[in-house]
Amino acid sequence: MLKTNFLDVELSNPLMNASGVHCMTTKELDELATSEAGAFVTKTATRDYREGNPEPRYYDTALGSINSMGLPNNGLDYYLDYVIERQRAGAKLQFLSVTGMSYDENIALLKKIQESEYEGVTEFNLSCPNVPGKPQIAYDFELTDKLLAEVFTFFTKPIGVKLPPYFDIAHFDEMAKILNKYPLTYVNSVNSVGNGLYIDLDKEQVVIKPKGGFGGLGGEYIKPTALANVRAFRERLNPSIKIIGTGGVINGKDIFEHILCGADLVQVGTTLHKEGVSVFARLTKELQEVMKEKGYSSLDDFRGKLKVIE
Ligand SMILES: O=C1NC(=O)NC(C(=O)O)N1
Repeated sequence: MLKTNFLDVELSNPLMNASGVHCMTTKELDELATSEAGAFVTKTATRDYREGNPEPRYYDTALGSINSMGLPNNGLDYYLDYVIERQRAGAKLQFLSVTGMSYDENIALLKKIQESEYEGVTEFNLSCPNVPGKPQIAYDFELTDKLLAEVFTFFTKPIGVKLPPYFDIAHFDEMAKILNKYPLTYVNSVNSVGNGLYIDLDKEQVVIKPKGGFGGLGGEYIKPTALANVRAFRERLNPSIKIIGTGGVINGKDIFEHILCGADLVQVGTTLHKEGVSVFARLTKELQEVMKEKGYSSLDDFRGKLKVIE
């Protein structure tokens, strides 16, 4: 009922974690790999190990979460070794998330992956909002175009881009025009809604330490933005470019809505952080219930079929 085909690999369902949540260590990744999730993605890896921002840097709220992690990770080799080892053991579809701290590091990381025996998918994170002094790459259209042009002079393996949310139709148009030039496997919309501010009223204080309390928002706050980005890119991108929908998934209905907007896979971040990997069993059950109520027997029956008011 929830079977999904991605890069000719059949997944039991369209769900996976959002990069950054429950995917920092091999222990967490093993828990994802043995959970109900259809697939998993690693924490965004940079070339070298990163401590990340000072704590507290993550905070769950009633309606979602705010984070300014600052790309803490164990370095590319740690995650590359993990996915290659699982690939040798027969793993079919894996997602490795990467980003560089500079233009040259981005190129060097992807060259290393290209030259490695890893055959899985690379998620190129162009949207971390939390490294002080580092703007989100995908808000710079010219830089994104230049970077992708160079990447595709040597990168031939499956690759997708993780995008920040856009809020202007002209930006959807401009970004889609750039993305359609490249043989991307997919676009993942959205990363956290950058630089929000959450206040502890009793203490009259912010709740995370980095950047004076500014951090990326996840959870219920961002579902309408996430759905709009999934829909906008589905309407504009070549059908050959798949869409992964991320943002605001609390229950099965939210997943249904992401797929109705055109998502091929759906990632869960904040709710996974709050609930643990058992969330995938709950969400798959709830999605099946929604589909049954509406008389659908497969995801293809309704994917991308959001109606407008004529
Ligand atoms: O791309 C990212 N998005 C986030 O919301 N947080 C992390 C981070 O800060 O590492 N990275």
